[in-house]
Amino acid sequence: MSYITVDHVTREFKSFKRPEGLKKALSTLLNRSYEVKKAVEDLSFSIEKGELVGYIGPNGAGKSTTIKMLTGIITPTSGTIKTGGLVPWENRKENAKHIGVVFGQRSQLNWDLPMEDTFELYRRMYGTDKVQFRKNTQMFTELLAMHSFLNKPVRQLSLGQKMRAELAIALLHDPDILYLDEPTIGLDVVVKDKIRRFVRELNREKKTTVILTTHDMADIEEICDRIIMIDHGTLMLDQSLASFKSQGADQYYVEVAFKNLKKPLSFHGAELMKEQPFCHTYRINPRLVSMNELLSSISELFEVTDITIKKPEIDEIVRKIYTSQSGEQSGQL
Ligand SMILES: Nc1ncnc2c1ncn2[C@@H]1O[C@H](COP(=O)(O)OP(=O)(O)OP(=O)(O)O)[C@@H](O)[C@H]1O
Repeated sequence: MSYITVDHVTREFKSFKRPEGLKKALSTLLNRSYEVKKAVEDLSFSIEKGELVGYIGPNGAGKSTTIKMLTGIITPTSGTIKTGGLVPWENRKENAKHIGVVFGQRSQLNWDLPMEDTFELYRRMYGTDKVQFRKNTQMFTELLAMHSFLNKPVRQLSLGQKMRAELAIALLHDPDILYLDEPTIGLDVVVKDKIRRFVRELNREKKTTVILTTHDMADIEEICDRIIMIDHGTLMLDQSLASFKSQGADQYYVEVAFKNLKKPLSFHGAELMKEQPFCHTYRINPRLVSMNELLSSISELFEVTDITIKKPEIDEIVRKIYTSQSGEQSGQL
């Protein structure tokens, strides 16, 4: 049996239907009508202990609703969920001991206390063993480079410092599962990198199962081994990061910087995607154009100063899937 199972889960929200126009709005004060929205619909997946899973989807896809059900904050309308053998909303207290949660946009920190006091507060709240607590605070302080701000009140910390502190707090009691919701939002590249490395190290050291929700595909690329994608509350895709990335293997990009050109490349399998002064980017289909053919055409048509060959980024594969589902045009660089 898998460590986390989501089995045919649907979650509906009932919300007040507000008609347009003042007169109609006033009339509904007496006679309210509601509409039912399925935020998650017949969703099933399972996750093994120690997996690093990216849970992605466009805005409004149902990600937060799923995380809220997994953490026991809300209950499904139908279907079942089990995490580590527990039904999260039935065993909320017991479940809380097994999970750590970090919401990038919400804080668990007390703004007047320094971090070291907040650590102690959480130790007492979870009843964490003192030896384990000391080991964890040392390890997290080291890995997240928190020495310099442990004794400052939280209100004086920068966004990046606060986020590192949030992570440490969520993990002090050694949870089996870590839920991360947009953990790197608004952070600079150095702090993002620290956090991503930390999560991987944590998983390696403690086999923590990680479920990460993010719109930043670099988070996915650097933290996760598997991607689950949902849209309109239903499962769209569930595969390893490696096979997800191989979806882009049927094309690559070549960026040609030049001093002069006779005319742009124009043959089947080479599409001009971006035209800048002295730089063109083409999308190449390797089944239609061989590398030899490509390079000889480029050297014939361009006075080249530089050539760069790029594989599609994971962002681009995701964008392609999102836009093909919403019927919009894709493929812009
Ligand atoms: N409490 C609620 N009441 C009514 N509708 C809700 C409620 N919570 C979520 N929804 C609706 O359910 C759908 C899924 O929302 P959810 O927040 O789970 O999406 P999300 O994938 O997390 O989106 P985002 O990436 O924008 O955070 C949306 O259409 C949202 O408006």
